[in-house]
Amino acid sequence: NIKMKSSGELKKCYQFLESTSRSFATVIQEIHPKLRNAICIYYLVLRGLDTIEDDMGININYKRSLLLDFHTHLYEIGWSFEESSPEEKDAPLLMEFHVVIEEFLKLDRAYQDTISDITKQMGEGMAKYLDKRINTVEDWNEYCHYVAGLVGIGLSKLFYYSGLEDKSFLDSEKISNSMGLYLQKANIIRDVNEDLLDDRRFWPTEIWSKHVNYIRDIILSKQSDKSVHCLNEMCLNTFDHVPDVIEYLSMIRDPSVFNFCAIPQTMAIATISACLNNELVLKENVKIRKGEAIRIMYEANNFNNCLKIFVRYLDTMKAKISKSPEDPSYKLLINKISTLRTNI
Ligand SMILES: CC(C)(C)CN1C(=O)[C@@H](CC(=O)N[C@@H](CC(=O)O)C(=O)O)O[C@H](c2cccc3ccccc23)c2cc(Cl)ccc21
Repeated sequence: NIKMKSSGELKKCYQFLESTSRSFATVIQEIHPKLRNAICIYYLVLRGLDTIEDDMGININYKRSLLLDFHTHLYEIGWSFEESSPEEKDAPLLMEFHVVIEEFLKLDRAYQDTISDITKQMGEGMAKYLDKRINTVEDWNEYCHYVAGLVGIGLSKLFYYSGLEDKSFLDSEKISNSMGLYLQKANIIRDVNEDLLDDRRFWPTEIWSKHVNYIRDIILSKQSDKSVHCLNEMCLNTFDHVPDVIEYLSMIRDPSVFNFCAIPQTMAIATISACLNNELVLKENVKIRKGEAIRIMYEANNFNNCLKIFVRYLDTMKAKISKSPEDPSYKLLINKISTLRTNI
């Protein structure tokens, strides 16, 4: 039979995309046809790798080899992984991963090489951190580079190879990396309660040890002011990435690529703003309200509107921290926010 353009496997891939993240799946499906399938497959490959890294039910030595070899399975027609823990949300994706491989092997060679190279490097980084603690802020930046910064570096290559964005994206590793770090750090700050309950530690010792004696104190200690001071210092760290994020967004020419990149970044600053100085973060998963997320998705469709969104949340954060002059990071936060506000 004639291979239909959108084969059964491709439809299956978009169904998996829908089940992994509803709102973001829509944004991916609106990407320019030259890039859409590559980004969809890239997203699913990364989800597959992330599902293995997250699975606490897999023996650590077996997990290490799975992470290191994952990029080779992209070229193994028929390969799937049926040993995920049942509670892993995306276990079904790995059970039918052969569908992703089928479509991966149909992508342009430049897309395939980019996706498999990033997957290889990410697997190596994840394997390294299986038995390494995130002690220093440098470790934190390195870990986030492996799990999120590399994603951005890969995306910049895909954008260039598509012909939709220019060569400058190939020489923009630092700001591409910052795009990933900003998203990942926002997630790590927001998810601290559920991560610690799962015994996952992503907050660097270098920061929390200034405020509490044990990392669990962050969510358990009665002295919530110390935990909030720690939370605020974590938020302060993310501000270093904002200039790179703004610069990266200013370079994008294709409208669908812009939306794909701008929506997660604006969601991230909204998340950080919701977390700053908010002791609820230490007790539950603080999410931005549905209405606010919809407003951001609606507004973040051009560069000037994105700047307005960044300015709005910087002002909100300045107002929030102004109520806590006793916080050790108070001066640094006020100065950092004012500097960013002036330069935007
Ligand atoms: C870890 C992560 C931040 C890289 C995950 N990541 C993202 O967070 C998604 C957004 C997402 O998945 N949102 C989900 C949130 C959720 O599931 O919690 C939603 O439902 O809205 O966006 C990123 C992403 C999008 C656009 C540009 C990027 C540049 C650098 C790095 C990542 C970039 C992403 C792009 C690709 Cl191709 C793959 C993964 C990601």
